[in-house]
Amino acid sequence: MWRAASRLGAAVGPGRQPTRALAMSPWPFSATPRDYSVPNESWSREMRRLFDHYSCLCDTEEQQQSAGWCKFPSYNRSLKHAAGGKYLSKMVQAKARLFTRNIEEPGAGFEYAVFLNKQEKTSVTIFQPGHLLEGPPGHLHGGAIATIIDSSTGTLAGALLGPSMTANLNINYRSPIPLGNVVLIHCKVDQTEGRKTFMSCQITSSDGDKLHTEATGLFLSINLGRLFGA
Ligand SMILES: CCCCCCCCCC(=O)SCCNC(=O)CCNC(=O)[C@H](O)C(C)(C)COP(=O)(O)OP(=O)(O)OC[C@H]1O[C@@H](n2cnc3c(N)ncnc32)[C@H](O)[C@@H]1OP(=O)(O)O
Repeated sequence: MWRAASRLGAAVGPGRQPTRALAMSPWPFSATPRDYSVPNESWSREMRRLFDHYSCLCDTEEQQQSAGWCKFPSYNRSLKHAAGGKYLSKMVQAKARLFTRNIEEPGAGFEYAVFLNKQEKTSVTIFQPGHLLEGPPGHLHGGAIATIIDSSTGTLAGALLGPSMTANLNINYRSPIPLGNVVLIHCKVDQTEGRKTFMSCQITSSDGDKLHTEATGLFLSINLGRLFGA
């Protein structure tokens, strides 16, 4: 027992408190929400390759400073991005879930991760659409495409502007997206005028050769109080 504790690096022995062991034991309740945008068993090799590729761009402090990329975590409620959000989310509509994160089965719904480049005001979402998102046989539903576009542009807008809402979204569906195929969603800020931010977005195949969808959107920064009736 004593030896086992020693191996763990604990300062224990007769008359001594296992201080290191106590310091190491994790508090059972974490204030950090679960990040859903990390690899799971449903991710294809291509999805993992792209995740590794973009993660490498934001791996180190130096690279972040030079390249400006970072992975934006994805929780199951947007509220959890606020300070103390994990606790707030138990008080405000406790059963509510982010639309893109409400399918529990890995790989069945929206599998995605968003990488942001705040300096360049751009983002890339890597997205693997699951079988519960079907529209035309074997292909992604247009509403699901709108959803992932809204979430991707909305994440970039939120990261740059703070609280904001989609005022307008225009989508041109150019070619269908097969379920399970990994696609890239490139978003950028075109223009900012006061509270208005105009964005554009393209969905392509993961090798960039095929254009699936093009979209533009308008986001307006808002006072969060308005959402809560202030
Ligand atoms: C971090 C977690 C990641 C999660 C990402 C998820 C992102 C999801 C984002 C969403 O889906 S948000 C939900 C869908 N959006 C809504 O439900 C928004 C509903 N609409 C509103 O609440 C209000 O209309 C809105 C906040 C968008 C604007 O109301 P305001 O009272 O703040 O603005 P106002 O109507 O005074 O307009 C301000 C300016 O914007 C212009 N504008 C407003 N709506 C517009 C519109 N639809 N098209 C073009 N311009 C528009 C308006 O003309 C005006 O221009 P000017 O200043 O030049 O006069």
